Amino acid sequence: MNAASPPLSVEVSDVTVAYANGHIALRDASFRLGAGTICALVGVNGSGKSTLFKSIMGFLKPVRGRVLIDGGSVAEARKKKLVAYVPQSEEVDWTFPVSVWDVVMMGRYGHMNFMRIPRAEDKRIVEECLERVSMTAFRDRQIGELSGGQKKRVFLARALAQQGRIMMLDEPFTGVDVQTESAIIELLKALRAEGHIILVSTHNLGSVPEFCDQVVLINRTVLAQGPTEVVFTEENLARAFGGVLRQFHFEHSTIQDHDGRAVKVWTDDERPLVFGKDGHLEYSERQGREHLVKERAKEVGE
Ligand SMILES: Nc1ncnc2c1ncn2[C@@H]1O[C@H](COP(=O)(O)OP(=O)(O)OP(=O)(O)O)[C@@H](O)[C@H]1O
Repeated sequence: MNAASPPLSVEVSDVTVAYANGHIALRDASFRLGAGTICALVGVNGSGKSTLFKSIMGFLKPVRGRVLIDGGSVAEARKKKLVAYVPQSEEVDWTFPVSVWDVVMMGRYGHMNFMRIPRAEDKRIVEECLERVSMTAFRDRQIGELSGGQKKRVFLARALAQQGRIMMLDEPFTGVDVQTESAIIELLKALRAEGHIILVSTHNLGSVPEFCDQVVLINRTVLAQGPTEVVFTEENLARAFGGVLRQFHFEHSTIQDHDGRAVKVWTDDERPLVFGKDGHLEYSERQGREHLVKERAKEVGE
């Protein structure tokens, strides 16, 4: 942690959030995060992840319970520019005619006076943030003319430019390639080392243990929360996903041969690819798989 910075905390206490149509998206949610943490927010579609983000940002006001940031209110934290938010891509109007540079400069608005004239310091920070997400070469490009992964990087740079020490990222890995995912993960790890608190919602369950030290499992309330190794168990994931996850159990794996453990793969991906021994796709669509299973059953005389 940066020795000059005081410790940070985010405390969500018994938070219940209802939308205008009366739908209760989140009930009695509680957890606490301390400085130097990357916490994964994991749950099925519609489990309340974005709702929780918006409550921590103060965009939605809980009907019960409260969010405390550094022991103070969300409004105070926003005044102090403690919190930065990277929304889901779908929530952004990509037809808005602004350049990559302009988007990242928007992250500096909270630090400027009402005239919003960037100072040399603001320009330096924007340059630095573009560099950190490897998007300097695209600085003059219109945001609508970027690929999905590049858009994610730009919004990450905007959040970095805000210099909030609490960062919330809503599904930063959706639609990005493995290389971009790794680059974002490395960046988040560096921010953790600087003492930031990072809350990241993700469906990439496989990468959670790799970079998240804490997990909050959510399904309209907090089902489990704590260190990744304690929370990320089969039992808890089954509770959170209730049969939605696909599971693969490899009886004869190299690991099993080696030390007696079996390998299980759990995935939240829509359609995992399965390759046969010769390296060709076993099936490319669900009906194909059913056909294959029937053929196999015939072969073994079932
Ligand atoms: N503006 C709204 N008005 C009413 N209900 C809403 C509104 N926004 C979201 N909801 C409902 O609240 C619940 C939680 O939605 P939320 O967007 O927080 O889920 P999520 O976990 O982020 O889902 P996803 O993984 O699909 O992004 C859902 O049932 C959703 O339909």
